[in-house]
Amino acid sequence: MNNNSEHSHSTDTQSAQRSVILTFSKEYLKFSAAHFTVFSATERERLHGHNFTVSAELEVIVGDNGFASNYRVYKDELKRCCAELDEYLLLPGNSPYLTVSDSERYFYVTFNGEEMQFLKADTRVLPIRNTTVEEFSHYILQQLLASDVFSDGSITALSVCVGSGPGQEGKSCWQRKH
Ligand SMILES: Nc1nc2c(c(=O)[nH]1)N=C([C@H](O)[C@H](O)COP(=O)(O)OP(=O)(O)OP(=O)(O)O)CN2
Repeated sequence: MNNNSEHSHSTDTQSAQRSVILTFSKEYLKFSAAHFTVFSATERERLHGHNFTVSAELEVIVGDNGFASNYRVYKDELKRCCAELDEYLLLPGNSPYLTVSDSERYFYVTFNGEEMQFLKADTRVLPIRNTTVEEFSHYILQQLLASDVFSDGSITALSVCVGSGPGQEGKSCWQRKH
């Protein structure tokens, strides 16, 4: 191999931006929550709970030293998102079929002519349309994208999966626009 090709080869290796997909599916990335899925204007599930699992994939550009960022910062942000949802009753604030009002101590939920009352101390109303894996995964994705940690320009794609039980999850994805 002549010097030029070696040089061009090494230059190509050094200058070509390489991306890697980092995945996080740690046992501690979960939140235990009560919820009920609203299926239509008149049908819903009974109130119940799950240990929802959270996992994430992010595509990052690898720096010249073969390193993106210390992925501890990504995991810490994911853990923070889980902790904010952990051990609450979660309600959808943007449901087309369910309304939420409140007093000093309670949330009042109206659905299909019935009213439920929940202590505010036990409850979080999220800006989502339903308490489904679809909406939870999108909500956490938006939380991550709004955080300083994930505003790093080296991240070119991000996806978040939320599972409500073994073998079933919803995945929301984001891709940086070129
Ligand atoms: N599209 C969606 N459909 C349903 C969701 C959801 O998040 N998105 N969620 C539910 C339930 O709230 C629950 O999370 C899962 O219900 P179920 O199907 O009963 O699942 P199990 O965990 O009991 O699993 P099995 O298959 O029954 O073992 C319903 N629908």
